[in-house]
Amino acid sequence: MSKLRVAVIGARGRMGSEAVRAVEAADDMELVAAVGRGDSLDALADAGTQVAVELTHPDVVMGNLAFCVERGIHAVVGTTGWTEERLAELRARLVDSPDTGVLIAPNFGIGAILSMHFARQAARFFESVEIVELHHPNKADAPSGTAVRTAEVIAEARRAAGCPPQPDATTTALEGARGATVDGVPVHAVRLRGLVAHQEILFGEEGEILTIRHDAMNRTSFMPGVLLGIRRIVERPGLTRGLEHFMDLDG
Ligand SMILES: NC(=O)C1=CN([C@@H]2O[C@H](COP(=O)(O)OP(=O)(O)OC[C@H]3O[C@@H](n4cnc5c(N)ncnc54)[C@H](O)[C@@H]3O)[C@@H](O)[C@H]2O)C=CC1
Ligand SMILES: O=C(O)C1=N[C@H](C(=O)O)C[C@H](O)C1
Repeated sequence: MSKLRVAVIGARGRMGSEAVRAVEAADDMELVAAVGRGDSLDALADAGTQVAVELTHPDVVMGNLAFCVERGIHAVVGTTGWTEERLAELRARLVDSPDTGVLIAPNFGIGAILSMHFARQAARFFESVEIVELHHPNKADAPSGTAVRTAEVIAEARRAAGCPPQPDATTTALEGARGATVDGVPVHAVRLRGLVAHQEILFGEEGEILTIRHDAMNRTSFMPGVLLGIRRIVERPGLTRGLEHFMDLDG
């Protein structure tokens, strides 16, 4: 069987360099291009890339994906900064390239995906919910893409169950003290030397608290998810949001 021809964009970064190693070590893949800032993306097309792994920065991800989608190169995207407007723009691009697949994965960690799945299940049973995400201080964005997606998933589940907005009697606070609000869910971002990527989802009800916590201790932990995304995106045209679509979570 021929090997999947994979390129990494952002190949010299923290995640990109791990992805380069993971692809090189995978028996069913061949790393055909590894591009960094300042390199031309033409290297991807010249090398006959089938799947590009995009791990760069929210400011450049849209341009990189436009290049890939126009050329029918599937993409597995870990880069954050996704908004409804950006997703709509990408969907519109994919209409003109109907055989191409793009996976947007807010988090490649299997445990992180499970924690979001559990949060979706728990959401309707608790009056209060808040998210605390904790990351290394070199992270470009806040809040994390995972925290934003987790808040959205929780809010969707609560709306579907007819839950009212959670009460918050605060009438006076120093700006920022209650964090940012994503879809009605307060999100707090900690940036601390020594951390990698961590998240706590706190659910509260009278007399009991449920905490769902995930810790990524290193970036190698994201690589099984990256490889799964590469293997599966070639057979899934269009936009896929979340690696959970390639996992049997209820099996
Ligand atoms: N989905 C997930 O599981 C994960 C996602 N991330 C996200 O991935 C992104 C990258 O994170 P890190 O690797 O920690 O950042 P980083 O800053 O270590 O790496 C980004 C790399 O992209 C390069 N770059 C910038 N512009 C470029 C361009 N136009 N073309 C090619 N390369 C370019 C930079 O020079 C740098 O080497 C962030 O958005 C981060 O939040 C990070 C960890 C896990
Ligand atoms: O920048 C990071 O490090 C991470 N980014 C992603 C995010 O913003 O959610 C995934 C993970 O949290 C690590």
